[in-house]
Amino acid sequence: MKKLLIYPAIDARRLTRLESISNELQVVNAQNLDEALTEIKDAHAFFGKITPELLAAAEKLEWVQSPTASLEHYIFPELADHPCQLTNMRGLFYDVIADHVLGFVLCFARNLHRYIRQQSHSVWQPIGGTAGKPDFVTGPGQVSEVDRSHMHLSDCTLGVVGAGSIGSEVCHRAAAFGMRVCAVDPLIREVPGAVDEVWDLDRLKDLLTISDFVVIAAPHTPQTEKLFRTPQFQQMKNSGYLINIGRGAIVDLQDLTIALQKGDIAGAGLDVFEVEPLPADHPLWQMENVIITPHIAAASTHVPERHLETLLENIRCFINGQPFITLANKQLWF
Ligand SMILES: NC(=O)C1=CN([C@@H]2O[C@H](COP(=O)(O)OP(=O)(O)OC[C@H]3O[C@@H](n4cnc5c(N)ncnc54)[C@H](O)[C@@H]3O)[C@@H](O)[C@H]2O)C=CC1
Ligand SMILES: O=C(O)C(=O)CO
Repeated sequence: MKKLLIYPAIDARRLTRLESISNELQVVNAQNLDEALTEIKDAHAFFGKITPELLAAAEKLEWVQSPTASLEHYIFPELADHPCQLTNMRGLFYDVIADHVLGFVLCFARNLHRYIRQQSHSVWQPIGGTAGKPDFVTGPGQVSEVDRSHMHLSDCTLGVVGAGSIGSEVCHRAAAFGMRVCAVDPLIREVPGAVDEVWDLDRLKDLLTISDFVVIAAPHTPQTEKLFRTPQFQQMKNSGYLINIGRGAIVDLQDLTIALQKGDIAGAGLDVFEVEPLPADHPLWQMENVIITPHIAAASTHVPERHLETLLENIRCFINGQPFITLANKQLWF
């Protein structure tokens, strides 16, 4: 018999699903910290928010399940050093966040974000053209400034930093739009059907140099913290766009702001920020070439059920002595 402690407590519907997995599992849904501190003593597994205090009281702990995909706010030195296994909630958001990324890409390519701003003031003005004039009609064989101001996706390259579950789905969607796709990742070597050869991290500069859209889909780890600073923006095309749906800490917010002000890059689509919420007086809010969403790229009616399924599947693996489906590396934080 294995004992799973849950803290903070979950609702009755989810608890029933957990309890029905196996009669080899005793589930304790702790209602308060005192109860959790008592119950963790002989618990074999833990789901929820573990703390140094709870971990110190545990005598039999073999497995901890984090309720989030990212571990930067979850991991602490005693947990990293503890012999228990750690699993996270990665892999639940692949399609919805990839859709969000392609939403940014389409806006930038077709200037939709600018037209939405114009629409709110009833302004008819082709981007690159003159107010009120349909001056993109320049005759056969002639390319106008309006034509040049709207990107043709099949001419573009999209580069993904972190080709995991979200990143690889972004690669597939970009390829389906006819884009050339490249990616860097420390572990993944290919995205079948989209990227034949995923590069190692030492080729980040190559990716930045050739990409029209650079998409960050990596976790916040000691290695990725402030990975994007002024030199990286300067390596990007002046016409290139940065899209960050990974973690805010990967991009130095001040350097990004300066890069946008100086025109080192053309724009940014951002769901995550070094400081959240982004302060109301931050210059990014006023920039026409920046699209801001408030850390909602994962919002979806499907994600809560996938959360529960991942937890249930990892519990089954634990009881049956099989490898977890979302085992994390406690030193690398992902
Ligand atoms: N915007 C949002 O609401 C959400 C953001 N996220 C973020 O997205 C991240 C990725 O999520 P998943 O794709 O599900 O995880 P995943 O674990 O499937 O993929 C992450 C990938 O990043 C790679 N990676 C690790 N270090 C790297 C580095 N230094 N440079 C480049 N790549 C590196 C890993 O090898 C892995 O392939 C999460 O860690 C989380 O921080 C996750 C969910 C929601
Ligand atoms: O699980 C995570 O890391 C998230 O960002 C959820 O939005």
